[in-house]
Order: sequence, then C-alpha cells, then structure tokens
Amino acid sequence: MSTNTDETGWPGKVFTVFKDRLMLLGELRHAGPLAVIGLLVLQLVISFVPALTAMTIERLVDLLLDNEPTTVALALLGSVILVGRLAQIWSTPTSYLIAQRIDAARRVGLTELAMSSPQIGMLEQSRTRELLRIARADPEFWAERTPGTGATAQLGLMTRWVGVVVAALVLTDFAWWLAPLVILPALVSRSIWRRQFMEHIEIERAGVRAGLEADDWRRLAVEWTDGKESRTFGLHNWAVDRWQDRLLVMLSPKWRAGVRSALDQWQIAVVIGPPLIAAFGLIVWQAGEPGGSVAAAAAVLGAGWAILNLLGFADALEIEGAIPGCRAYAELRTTLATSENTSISVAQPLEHGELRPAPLVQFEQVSFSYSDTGPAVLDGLDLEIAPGELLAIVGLNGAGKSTLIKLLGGLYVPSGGRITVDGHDLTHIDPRQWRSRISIVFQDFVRYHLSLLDNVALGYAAVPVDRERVERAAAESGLDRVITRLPQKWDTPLSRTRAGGVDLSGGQWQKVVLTRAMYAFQSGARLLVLDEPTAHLDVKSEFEVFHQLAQYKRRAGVVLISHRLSTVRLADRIVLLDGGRIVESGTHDELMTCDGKYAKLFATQAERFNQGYDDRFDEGEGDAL
Ligand SMILES: Nc1ncnc2c1ncn2[C@@H]1O[C@H](COP(=O)(O)OP(=O)(O)OP(=O)(O)O)[C@@H](O)[C@H]1O
Repeated sequence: MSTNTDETGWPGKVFTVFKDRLMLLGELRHAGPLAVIGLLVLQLVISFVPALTAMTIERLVDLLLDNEPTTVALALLGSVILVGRLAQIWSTPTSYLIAQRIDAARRVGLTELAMSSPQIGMLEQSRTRELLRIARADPEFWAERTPGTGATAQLGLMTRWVGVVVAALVLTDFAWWLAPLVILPALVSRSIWRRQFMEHIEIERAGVRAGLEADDWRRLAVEWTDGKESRTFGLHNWAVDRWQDRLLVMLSPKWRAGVRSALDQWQIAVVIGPPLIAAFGLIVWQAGEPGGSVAAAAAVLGAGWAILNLLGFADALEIEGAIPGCRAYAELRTTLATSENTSISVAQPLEHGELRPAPLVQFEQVSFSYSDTGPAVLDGLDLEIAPGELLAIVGLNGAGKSTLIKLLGGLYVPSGGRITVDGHDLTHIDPRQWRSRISIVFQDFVRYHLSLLDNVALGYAAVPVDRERVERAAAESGLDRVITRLPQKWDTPLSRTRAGGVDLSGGQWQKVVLTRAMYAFQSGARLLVLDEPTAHLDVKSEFEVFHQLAQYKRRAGVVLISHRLSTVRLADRIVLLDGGRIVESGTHDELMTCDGKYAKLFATQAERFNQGYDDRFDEGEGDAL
C-alpha cells in the first residue's frame, strides 16, 4: 500500500519532498514556541561549534609555531568546546520534550479523529485500519519513527546546514575546490543511503496488512478472552502456525533488504573514500611544502571532518521514518472528515430535558448495502416507529434486523431513501442530540473491563452518574439480585484479569446491558432499541424484563428484536423483515389470522417448544418463508 504522494517526474518529486518536510515542521506547533525557539538556538550553537573549533585550533597552532602566548587562544578553544558541550546536553532533553509533546498530540488527535466519525462504515474499511496503524505514534519496527522525532530531526537538519556553510567557508579560504570535493561525496553517499532506507520503508508499508493479520493470530494465541476457545478447540498450534506465517510474510522482505543494504555499503565507500583521501592527502602534502601552513591544514582537516559529520545519515532515518505516519494522518483527516461527516453538518435542534416526548421515526424507501458492490441488505424498506409504541422486529438470520437498527442509530447512512425523526431527516440531525434520545443494546454488545457501575453508567455518558437512577434501573432489570453476590458490589470490576474482578455469566451480562438501557431511559432517552436482549435469560427473567419494557410504553418507544416469538407476541405491533423489506405488520393475533409467514414461523416454534426444543427459529427454517 502507499500513502498519498505527488511523485510525477522530478518537479513532482521535489515538490513532494518539500511538502513532506513542511508537514513535519508543521508538527512543531504542538510543542509550544518557547521550547522550539530554545531548541533552535541550541542546535545553531551546536552547528557553529565545529567551524569555530577549527578556526580556534588554527589560531592556536599559529601561536605555538610563533612561540607566542597561547593562554587566550586556549581559553577560547576551551570555551567553544564547553559551550558546544552544554548546548549538546540541553538540546537532548529539549528535543525529547518537544518530541513527546508532538507525539502526545498525535495520539490524542488520532483518537479524536477515529471517534469523531459518527458513522462506522469508514472505520470498518481495511484501508482505514491500515492508515490508523501507520499514523499512530507508537513505532513497532525499526524503520518507523514518530512525528515528534521526525520534526525535531528536520529542525536539526536545517540548523546543521548552517554549520555546513560555515565549515565550507573555512575550506574555501584554504582552496576553492576543497568545499565541493568534501560536500559532493557526502551528499551522494547520503542520497545512496536514503534510497536504501526508502526501500525499507516501502517494504514496511507493504507489510502492514500482514502485520495486522499477525496481530489477530497473536491475540487468538495468547490473550485470555480468546484463549478460552483456543484451548478447548486445541487451536494453539493452528494459531501459532498462522501467526508465524503472517510474520514471515511481513518480515522476510525486510531481512532480504537488510542483507542487500549491508552488501551495498561498498557503494558509499567508493563514493566517499577516493575524493576524501585525495583532498586530505593534498592538504597534508601542502602543509609540508615551503610556504605551507600546518595551522591552516589542521583547521581544514577539522572543518572537512565536521562537514562529513554534519551531513551524516542519522537524521534521514528519523525524517523519512516519520513521513509515512504524517501522510497517513493527513489522509485520515481528509477521508474521515469528508466521507460521511459532511452529510450531517447541518444541526437540527431537538428538544432537551426530562420531559421530552418519544420520537416518531419513519423509514421511507430505505435501501442499504455495506459496500458499493455488495448486495442490498435493505431494499426500499418502509417502516414507522410510533411514539410510545412497543414494536417487535422479527426475521430470519441475516434478514437485516441488526443493520436496520444500526441505521436507526445513525452508524450508517442509507444508500437510498431516508430516515426521519419527527419529520427531520436523520442525516441533518446532530448525532449527539439524536443519541441522547435513543439507547441501543446491540446483539454483540461490548463487555467493558470496568466496574459494574461504569458498565451501566456509560449507557448515558453525556451526564454525570446519578446513583439513584442507576439503582432504580438495576431494580427494574433484575440486576440488583446479581449485585448482592458481587464482592465489591457496584465497584466490582467485570473482568477476572482486573484485581478483585469477577466474570459474569452470559445472562448476567445481559442484565447489565439491559440496565444500561434502562438507566438511559431514566436519564432522558426516549427510544430504546434492544437487539436480542433476552437471548441468554431464563424464562422468568425474560418475562420480568418484557413486563418492565411494557411499563415504559407511552413514555418511550421500544424496539425489540428477538428470535423468540413467544416473547414478542405481547408487542403492540410485530413486523416481519424479509428480502430487505417489511413483508408483514400487525399484532400477534392479526398476523396469526392472516396465516402468512409469521403464522407459519410461530407454529413451527410452538411445535418445537412442545417437543422440548428452544423456541427460536433459524436460517434452516427458511422454508416457512
Ligand atoms: N459490517 C458488515 N459489513 C458487511 N456486511 C455485513 C456487515 N454486517 C452485516 N452484514 C451482512 O448484512 C446482512 C444482514 O446482517 P444483519 O446482522 O443485519 O442480520 P440480522 O437479521 O440481524 O441477523 P441475525 O438474526 O443473525 O442477527 C448479512 O448478510 C450480513 O452478512
């Protein structure tokens, strides 16, 4: 993969290099002006030291040869070395501070960028995942550098060029041809090394996908949560083999490139060796000739050596290694900001406060597919969710029920048609306002490794935690009976990997997320959407939950997705989703009287239940449809 470049011919390449370097320098804005100015001054001092040292040595040697007092010259030399050393000492922590500030800003920026997208479609794309991986300021491989180290290196490179110019003046004073004879081989060898390093970076980029896959297998093999299944299934060797395979795909090109680079170092030796031997040999020879100056020769050797050091490779590694991350970040800023967010830039104010009414939601000819080329999951769907209604959505596996509620939550934008809330197009409503009115329990809800209290309160994170509401919600969901058995009650971490933490059963977790939704209702949400909320609950708990949800009617709309038709039969209205549309709608009795697809499914489930099986229907029972 490649991050955006403008490399079209030489002008394009130069423009890209210029743009990249400016981008790196732009990162310095996160470090604060004082620190940046301080580092600039320190690095300028460091850059001047080699030339000043060379000139002072020349003066010292002259004085020694003329048998004149050398105290002042020695003091001057000592001062130059001391100031250079002090600047070096201070510049290290200053660079570190600046780099840390920039990297911290990148980490925060990246997190905010990922979170700022109200939809999740872009975040699910593999390209976005790869960009997020490249842009983070946490290097994993040797060719990767953070924006902080790249920006400080770029600043250092600019100040070192000032040092190169001053040292070149010392050489030119001796002989005009000396400066180009030293500088040109240094630049050519720097560019050879840069080319070799760029090859490593390209390989690094190409290996990102394999790296992400390797990470998936590593987690499967070593992490506790996945480790449960990997042990019972005997997956260990299987996962480790695949992990190694992906690592090899990622690392083999790097190893080969490493060996190639090591062997190619002779190019640098050839470019740099002969001109330098010739230049330094001439200087030494001239110094021994009549009229030659040993002092000048000493100064020139010092300045020449300084130029080679100033034009070294280290900063190229820091700079080139940081650029892919900066480009990836810039690309993410463009794609995440423009792809889906633009459609919701017009905020439509909705009512606030405890007493706001339940919303009227209408799906008008809504179509949706997860990708441009993928099949339509919803296809011209019409559905109304009336205020205060208890609506059940049923359908076979893969019918699109969860997709429908993700659209309702604004996580995806319909490919066709529209969803309205109280007559306003959902894409024109500020997502934060809409999400303060709706609470969704997803089928694949997240089990946060946080305390029980946090696990419930994050269901309505926009307001400070209200303990009374939390406890009321727990009493309504039946979670209060679970809490009495927890060692630290509400403060118990819900993960055995945390100190004093516990693991909850599937049904207990379901009560936690139901409490989350009920707490959101207590706090102001007026549409509860529950995707398979009782799948793990025993029959008694399920009845209690359903009874409780029925109590919310009129004050809030409730949308319930369930495969258990015995649960949903008490809903105000049941809709059957099939082929991307609502194909039946009515109360349980009305649908049974119609004797359509719902009635057939219900009969099948009832029969299975009478035979002692679970009362759900699965894809295999699609014949009924
Ligand atoms: N993130 C996604 N990317 C691509 N396709 C998806 C994604 N999520 C779901 N799908 C596809 O969309 C279709 C509908 O899935 P959805 O989860 O909405 O069905 P469902 O009715 O909730 O199924 P179930 O009853 O099994 O929970 C399926 O074919 C599924 O493969």
